[in-house]
Amino acid sequence: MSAPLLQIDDLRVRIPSRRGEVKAVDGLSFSVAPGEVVGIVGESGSGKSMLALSMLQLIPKPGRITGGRIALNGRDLIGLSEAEMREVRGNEIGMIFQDPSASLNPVLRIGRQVAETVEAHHRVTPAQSWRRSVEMLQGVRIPDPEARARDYPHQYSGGMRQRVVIAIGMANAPKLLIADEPTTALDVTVQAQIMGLLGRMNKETGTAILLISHNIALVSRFCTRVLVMYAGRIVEAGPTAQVFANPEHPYTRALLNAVPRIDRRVEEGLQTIAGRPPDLASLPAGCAFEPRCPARLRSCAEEQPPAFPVGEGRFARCWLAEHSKHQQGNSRS
Ligand SMILES: Nc1ncnc2c1ncn2[C@@H]1O[C@H](COP(=O)(O)OP(=O)(O)OP(=O)(O)O)[C@@H](O)[C@H]1O
Repeated sequence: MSAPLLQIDDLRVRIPSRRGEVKAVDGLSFSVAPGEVVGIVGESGSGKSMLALSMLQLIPKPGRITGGRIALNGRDLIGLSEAEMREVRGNEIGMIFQDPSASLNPVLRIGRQVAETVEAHHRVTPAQSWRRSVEMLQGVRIPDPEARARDYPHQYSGGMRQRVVIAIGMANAPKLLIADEPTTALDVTVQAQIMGLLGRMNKETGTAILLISHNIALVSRFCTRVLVMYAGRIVEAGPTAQVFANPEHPYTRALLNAVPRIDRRVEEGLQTIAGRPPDLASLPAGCAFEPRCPARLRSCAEEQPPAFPVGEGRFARCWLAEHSKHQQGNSRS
């Protein structure tokens, strides 16, 4: 296997609060290979956004990274100066967030906003950056890009604005694109177009994509590998098709059962996972899912489960997985 593009080890993010210190990310490790498309799923509050923001060193104060390593192409981003991080953001790592309107400047022409991203990282003339901008707008399928580059954000639809955000995110051909709920604010048809566009960009440019979403169907269509997050940790990981077809962690199963199904009657409403989400300011000593887990053992409340391998490229942090058939020959890690 090629050297990882992104390697995160034992990352910890803490947010001081009146209730105590919130462990938003709690000893999390994973890697992304060049060109890979990885999904991160989990309920609201599981720490997905804090993880994304920590990679860009944009965690809102008083939150902060208290430990671990975030290596991009072997270089640890933790501890880089703000000037060095500005060079990483938008150049080595592109980003797309949920609300396109919040990412765009309302009083600046669309074309200028794309051009500025190019200018921030390259010595180019205004004519060159404008040309690149029009080229990027064409790439994200903005019709008549030459003319539309002169428009302001309010003259674009929501879907078109998100295409512009993608053009900005991809303008410098980053090696990694972090997309945090990139289609949540859009209607279903536009969602599909945007995901199609991201998929095409991944194939054409080889940019790896980290897609953060609570939308299981989207992740299952788009990502080859999935990381399931609960209480600031990855509780299950592996090839998407296998994890979703045959989940090993009871939380992954609960998450899949909570997916709304077209054939369910509207009155039944959205299924949610029984029990309360964990309080990240006072996590239990054992498995954080234990209080809600339908399959818990007595020991689950006592000790946090390590990551048990449960097949090729898969693991689950669950004591039940300790006895999985894949464990034969493996001792506790
Ligand atoms: N300023 C803050 N003070 C205290 N706790 C916070 C603060 N900001 C976030 N948190 C907590 O940090 C945890 C992680 O939040 P995060 O936004 O990363 O979750 P998420 O999985 O992205 O959720 P969503 O899908 O709703 O965006 C949450 O439990 C949240 O309550």
